[in-house]
Amino acid sequence: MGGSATGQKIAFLGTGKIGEALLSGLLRAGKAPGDVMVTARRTERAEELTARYGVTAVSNADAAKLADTLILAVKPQDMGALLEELAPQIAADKLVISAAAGIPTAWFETRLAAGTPVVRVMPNTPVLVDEGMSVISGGSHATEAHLVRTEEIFRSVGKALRVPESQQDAATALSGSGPAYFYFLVEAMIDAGILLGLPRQVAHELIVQSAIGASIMLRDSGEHPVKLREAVTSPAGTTIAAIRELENHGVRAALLGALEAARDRSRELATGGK
Ligand SMILES: NC(=O)C1=CN([C@@H]2O[C@H](COP(=O)(O)OP(=O)(O)OC[C@H]3O[C@@H](n4cnc5c(N)ncnc54)[C@H](O)[C@@H]3O)[C@@H](O)[C@H]2O)C=CC1
Ligand SMILES: O=C(O)[C@@H]1CCC=N1
Repeated sequence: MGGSATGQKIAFLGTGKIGEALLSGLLRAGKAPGDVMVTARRTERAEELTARYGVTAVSNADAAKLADTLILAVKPQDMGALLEELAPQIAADKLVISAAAGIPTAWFETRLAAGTPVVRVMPNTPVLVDEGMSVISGGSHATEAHLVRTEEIFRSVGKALRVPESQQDAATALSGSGPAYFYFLVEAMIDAGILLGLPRQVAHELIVQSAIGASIMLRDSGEHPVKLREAVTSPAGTTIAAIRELENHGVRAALLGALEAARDRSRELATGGK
């Protein structure tokens, strides 16, 4: 587990939504708060994180100096400024992990001291409940040991999978952004319940539990989703009436287009651009 990462000191540079989710997961997994540092732009945010988790708030420069592993979790658009401030202070024996969408390891390598190991990771917010999906690719100076160290961190909050870096933009579209699509569907289905006259709380419970049941079946049954859907779809029944509407409205095509757009946006962020 990440918690056992043998007293290694980890710093989060940028502790927003994903940084805090990862931080809380690492602590749940047993990492000592004394081995975790955070940086924040605002003092109030630093104080909030210190009070909530017992971790140490430091400057970016001190994080670079004191931590063995630096997890960069600022927006891609802020990464240029962070690296400009920090790169000269990161010694080449540090492990730099970027959680930013789009930005390739080579982008970091050209800004950091020669030989600095960089690992690119795309996690997702279910790390908050130890069900994260993190996709990992090593840069040109990342060794097997660096990848294992990264896996230890991210496996403590869910699954981790190594992929070639050329697949990172697609992975970002699928699992990085993925939870948002499910929330969007759930939100729309709860609205449908309201349309059908159900109280919101009842609609919420019915849909959320159906989502949980369906997800666990997907994970544990080993069946293809088509098979699972067929088992719900009775001849001349209710489900096929709904599926016809989904097909009529091009929902499948919309999903293909949506994930392609997310992949393309990840590519656009490659230079930390707007
Ligand atoms: N939110 C998500 O589900 C996921 C986000 N990511 C990536 O994680 C990164 C952060 O995303 P979010 O957490 O959603 O954004 P966010 O805006 O919640 O967090 C970014 C944090 O970085 C801080 N920050 C910016 N510049 C800083 C600096 N120079 N020094 C210290 N702190 C600084 C901001 O104040 C903010 O708290 C992005 O690169 C995104 O692509 C990756 C996977 C999933
Ligand atoms: O929306 C974004 O850009 C980030 C990356 C993946 C999930 N959230």
